[in-house]
Amino acid sequence: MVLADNGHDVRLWSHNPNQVAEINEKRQNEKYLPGVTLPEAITASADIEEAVRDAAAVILVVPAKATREVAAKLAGHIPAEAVIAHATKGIEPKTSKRVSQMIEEELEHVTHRPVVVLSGPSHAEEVAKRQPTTLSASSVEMEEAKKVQELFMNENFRVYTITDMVGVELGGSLKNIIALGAGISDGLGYGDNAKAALITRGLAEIARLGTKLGANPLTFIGLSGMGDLIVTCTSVHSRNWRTGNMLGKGMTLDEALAQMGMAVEGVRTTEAVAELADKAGVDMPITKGINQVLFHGAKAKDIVDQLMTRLPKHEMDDLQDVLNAR
Ligand SMILES: NC(=O)c1ccc[n+]([C@@H]2O[C@H](COP(=O)([O-])OP(=O)(O)OC[C@H]3O[C@@H](n4cnc5c(N)ncnc54)[C@H](O)[C@@H]3O)[C@@H](O)[C@H]2O)c1
Ligand SMILES: O=P(O)(O)OC[C@H](O)CO
Repeated sequence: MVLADNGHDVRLWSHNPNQVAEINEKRQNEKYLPGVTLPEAITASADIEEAVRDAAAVILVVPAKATREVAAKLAGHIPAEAVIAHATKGIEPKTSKRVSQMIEEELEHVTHRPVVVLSGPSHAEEVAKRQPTTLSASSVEMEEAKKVQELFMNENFRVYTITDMVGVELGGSLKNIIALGAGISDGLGYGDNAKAALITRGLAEIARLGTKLGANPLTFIGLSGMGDLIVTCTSVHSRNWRTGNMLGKGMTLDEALAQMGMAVEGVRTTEAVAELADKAGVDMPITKGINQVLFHGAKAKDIVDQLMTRLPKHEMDDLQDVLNAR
């Protein structure tokens, strides 16, 4: 919708022919954006080759677990000059790859163009109402990030550029783990103090892992770090917060995911990051605790008790580690 508002012709590809028909015939996408009328400049197709033919930019926004499959389908059809961007948030379990790395691997025989990530506090429900939203466009090549900035920028949608791709992708992905935790905390009946603690100490562990993996610590106080962490931990739109909330109220993970019926990226990311923290030797007690709740039958209340009764620490120990890692 933002691209259509900016005067671009937008072709959506979907693997679901019913969704394609609904978008083209009714200008609606009822399951995902109920009540929103899509601009005429948006057309949908179930044929990926037709969708990307002669495209100036190709933007992947499928759930992280479908990224490789869809990028592989794109290979061979992407125009050589097309800007390649994504807005997906997740880390691949086992490989610990970021989304841009998965896309680059799947397209390596076709193009070596650097991928751009568009990330930040941006729930689609509010973007569709044209409410003020700010994001970061990041690529290792500033020129590529600027192209995405120029495509998307308008009076409702402000895009900043940044070249710390590692920090932007990790911040956008790891905040979903903490949002699950914020939802669990609210579901257990804990208050704002607990949520503020989760957000702040969650950011400390995101920054600790991120800097170990090469990110700039400052990125984590930017839009794709603190900004997205705030929106996902506090918004009723957040699928991660809502799923955590159902868990805190006693539902099983399978029940909560069935009720959501949409991508809840934090679940798979928690598993991936708990593994990655061990590999990287980084202390991530909140992530590990949420992993125990999601996959190992731990009771959320017991995990909170464990987190609260760890040995006393100096608050700035973590920040010093982050700075030392630079
Ligand atoms: N919804 C938001 O506000 C928002 C904002 C920023 C980033 N994101 C990120 O965008 C990504 C997608 O989220 P979403 O909200 O659109 O999820 P969603 O579950 O609402 O929609 C996902 C879409 O991908 C399609 N899909 C699923 N598996 C597929 C496959 N194997 N092949 C092709 N298509 C497939 C689904 O049919 C659906 O149309 C996630 O990584 C999410 O974190 C979402
Ligand atoms: O609804 P969530 O929890 O998947 O969050 C969506 C976006 O990442 C918010 O920026």
